[in-house]
Amino acid sequence: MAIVLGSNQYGKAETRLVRFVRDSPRHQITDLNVTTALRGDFSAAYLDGDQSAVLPTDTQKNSAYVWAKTHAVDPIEEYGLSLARHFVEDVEPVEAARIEIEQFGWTRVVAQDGEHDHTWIRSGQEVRTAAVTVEAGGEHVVQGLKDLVVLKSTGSAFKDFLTDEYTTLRPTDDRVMATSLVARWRVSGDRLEGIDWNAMYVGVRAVMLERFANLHSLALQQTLWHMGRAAIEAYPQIAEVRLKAPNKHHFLVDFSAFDLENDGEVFHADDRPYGLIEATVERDDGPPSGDAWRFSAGLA
Ligand SMILES: O=c1[nH]c(=O)c2[nH]c(=O)[nH]c2[nH]1
Repeated sequence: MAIVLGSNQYGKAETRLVRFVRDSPRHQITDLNVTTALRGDFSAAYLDGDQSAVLPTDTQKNSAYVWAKTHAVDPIEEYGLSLARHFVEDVEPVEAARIEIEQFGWTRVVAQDGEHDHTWIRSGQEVRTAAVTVEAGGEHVVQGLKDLVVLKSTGSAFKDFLTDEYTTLRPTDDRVMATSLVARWRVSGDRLEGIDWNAMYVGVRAVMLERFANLHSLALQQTLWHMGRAAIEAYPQIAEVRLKAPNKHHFLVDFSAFDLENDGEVFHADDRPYGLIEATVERDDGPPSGDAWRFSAGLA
């Protein structure tokens, strides 16, 4: 029996980086949480404590800051690709690099004379995400969002399900459906260039929300399938979509003790336990995923 070092990577997790563009009185803000991870043969550091191939995580953090000064940070996918290519192309022992980014939204304060030039309000809780992998086999961008809380007050049923002696759930033709969506979609290629990432983000988000709203849902499972499908139909560059949807249950309050009807008007919003519905929707002719889904600390 031998004990061997298995898969490993190392980097700087969650560098909080806020970039302003101040070349006119109307400033721009990009608010990011950036995680870097380097992959390659770093076994000497683990096995012998030999740091000669180890570019410090502190240097990785500095590189993230310098790239934010010298390169555009918007769109985040281009920033991530550029930083990842730098690590792979310029730092000898690095065979692959992973950059994970969360982007927090800000909207301008509106005063009497319109949108303010340099004051914003944090917008919602939805977070845009990107996970960039540059490796020998090619490049991958997993674009996505998380914490997108959506709810519909009708247009959702759950009935005709399998039952056994432990089933107490009552079938329903009309229920509240709500979730806090995590959606990630993968684009892969030899070198990812010429893609309008901001347009893709806005477009995928829009088609998914349209499906959530307008599909008469027989289950959250069915809704996820249609959301994933719609994204790939709209953007053929997308090889696969991974969706994760906690079912944020809304239970109808029982008013029978008070001789009152409850026609889908008053609910108890429960936070746990919750059903967790997950799905991957993919093209059957898409490029392979390589290490696109090998997460680091930032987005796990
Ligand atoms: O959309 C749903 N899918 C399920 O699998 C499920 N199970 C459950 O109890 N409620 C629901 N709702």
